Amino acid sequence: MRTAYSVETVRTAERVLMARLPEGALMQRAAAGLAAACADLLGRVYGSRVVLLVGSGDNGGDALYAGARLARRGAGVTAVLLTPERAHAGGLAALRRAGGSVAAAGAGEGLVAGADLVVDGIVGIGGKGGLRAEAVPLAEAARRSRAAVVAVDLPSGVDADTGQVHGAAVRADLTVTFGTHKPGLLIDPAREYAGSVRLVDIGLELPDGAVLEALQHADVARLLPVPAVESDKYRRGVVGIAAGSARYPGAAVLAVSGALRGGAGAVRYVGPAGDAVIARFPETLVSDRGPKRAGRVQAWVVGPGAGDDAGPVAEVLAADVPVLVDADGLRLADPGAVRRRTAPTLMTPHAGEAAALLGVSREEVEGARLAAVRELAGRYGAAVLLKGSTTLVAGRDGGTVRVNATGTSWLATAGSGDVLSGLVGSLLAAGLSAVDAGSAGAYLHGLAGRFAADGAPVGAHDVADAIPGAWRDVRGVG
Ligand SMILES: NC(=O)C1=CN([C@@H]2O[C@H](COP(=O)(O)OP(=O)(O)OC[C@H]3O[C@@H](n4cnc5c(N)ncnc54)[C@H](OP(=O)(O)O)[C@@H]3O)[C@@H](O)[C@H]2O)[C@@H](O)CC1
Ligand SMILES: Nc1ncnc2c1ncn2[C@@H]1O[C@H](COP(=O)(O)OP(=O)(O)O)[C@@H](O)[C@H]1O
Ligand SMILES: [K+]
Repeated sequence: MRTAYSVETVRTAERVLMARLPEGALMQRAAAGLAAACADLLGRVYGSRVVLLVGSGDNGGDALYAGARLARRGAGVTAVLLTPERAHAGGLAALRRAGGSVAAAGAGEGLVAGADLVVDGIVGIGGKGGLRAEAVPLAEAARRSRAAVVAVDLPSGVDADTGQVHGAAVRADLTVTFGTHKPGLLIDPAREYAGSVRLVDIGLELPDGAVLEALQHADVARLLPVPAVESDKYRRGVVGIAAGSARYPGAAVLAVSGALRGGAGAVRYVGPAGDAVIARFPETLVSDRGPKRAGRVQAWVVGPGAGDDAGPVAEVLAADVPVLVDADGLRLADPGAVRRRTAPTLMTPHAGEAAALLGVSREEVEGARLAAVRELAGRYGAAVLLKGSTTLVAGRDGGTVRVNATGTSWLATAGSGDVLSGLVGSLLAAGLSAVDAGSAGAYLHGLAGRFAADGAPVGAHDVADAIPGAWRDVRGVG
C-alpha cells in the first residue's frame, strides 16, 4: 500500500524526529537521497551542468546541499537564487565550499537553457498558491529546455494537500519526495506535473490516518475473491445488472461483460436489452420482469444506458443488498432514497456527472477531485468512486480516500465505464465492501485497459476481454 499524508501531519512527524536528531540531520538525509536520484538520472555526474532553482525556504536548502554533493563529484553546479538575502545560509556555504557558483535570478533563464539537469527547489510543502511571478519565467524556461527537471519534494506551484494547481507550476520529469508521498503527488492535475516519483526514507514515523492510499498488486490480490474448493455459483454471489434501454442496448452488454469477469458466480440481467445480452453472453440469466421480481441477487448495478426510466433505479435502491449506481442512474436516483439506505451504496460518476450532482462545472470537479469526491460522499451518505485519470474512491464515513492510477488514457473510450460498473458490481456481490470493490475494480480495470491497448486504440469490449489477464497478473499466476 502506498500512502500519502497531509502537510500538517508531515510537519508534526518532522518535529518529533528533529527533536531526537542533531541539527540539520534531516535535511542531510533529504539532500543525500536527492543527490543520489539526480546522479542516477544524469548517468555521468562528472562534467554535467546542473542548475539549482533556489527559493527562500528549506526546499531551497535541500537543493543547495544536494548541489554541493553533485559539485564534489565533478558536476558544474550553479544556484539561481530567487531571493538572495533569504537563501538557506548553510546550504549556500556548503555549495560554495564544494566549488559551486551562484547567479542572480536574472541570469536564470539562460543558465536553464544550457543545463543538463535543473533542480527545482523553489518551494515545497511551505508553498501557498501557484508560483510567484518571479519564478514563472524560470519554470517556463525549464519546460522549454532539454534538461531533465527534478522537483524537490513537490513540483513548485502545486498544492501538496489537494493536487490542485493554481496558475503556473514546474513540470518535472522526476519528483524526489521525503518521508511520505503528499496527496498532490497522487492526484491529478498535480500528479501530472510530478513526473515519476521517488520516495526517500528520512525516518519519519507517521500515524494511522493517511489522507490517501493507493493499492498495489499485493493489496488487490488479498481482496480478490477466489472460489473455495467446495464453492458453488450461489456462494460466489449473484450480481444483478439493471441497465440498457432500447436506445442503448450496448451498455447492458458491456456491463454484463464486466460483471462476468468480476468473480460473482452468476450474472442476472434485467431490462429491455435481454436479446442483445444473451446473443453475446449466453451464460447470463435474463429477465424482463423488473429488479424487484427478478430473483435474488447479492448486489445490484443500476444505470448504465438506462435512459429516462426511473422505475428500476427506485426498485434497486429499495433492495437490502449493496447497490452500485452509475451513469443515467445517478441522475434518476432520489437522493433521499440513497441516504436512507442501510446496505452499502457506491456511486460511480465521471467528472461531468459529479459536476451535475454537485451543481458546479466539470472544470471545478477536475481541478479539485479530492474535495469533490468527499463532498459527494458526505451529501449522499454513500461511497463514491470518481472516475478519471486518477480515480478516487471515498467511503461514506469520510476517512482515507483510495486513489487508483493503473489506468491509461486509452480507457477514455465510450462504454469503458459500463465495463467498470459490471466488474465492481460483481466484486460487491462476492462480498467486498463498497470501497474495496470500487478500488480493486478500478485497479483491475485500469490494468486491463493497459493490457488491451498496449499503445493502440481499443474498444470497451477489448477492455472487458483483458480483465482475466489483469486478474492473473495481480495474483501472480499464469
Ligand atoms: N518536512 C520534513 O520532514 C522535511 C522537509 N524538508 C524540506 O523542507 C521543505 C519545507 O521547507 P519550508 O517549511 O521552509 O517551506 P518551503 O517549501 O521551502 O517554502 C517556504 C518558502 O517559500 C516561499 N513561498 C511560499 N509560497 C510560494 C510560492 N507559491 N511560490 C514561490 N515561493 C513561495 C515562502 O516565502 P514567504 O511567504 O516567506 O515570502 C517561504 O520562504 C520541504 O518541502 C522539504 O523540501 C527536508 O529538508 C527535510 C525533511
Ligand atoms: N485519461 C484517462 N486516464 C485513465 N483512465 C481514464 C481516462 N479517461 C477515462 N478513464 C477511465 O475510463 C472509464 C470511462 O468511464 P465513463 O466516463 O463512465 O465512460 P462511459 O460512460 O463511456 O462508459 C473510467 O473508468 C475512467 O476512469
Ligand atoms: K520544489
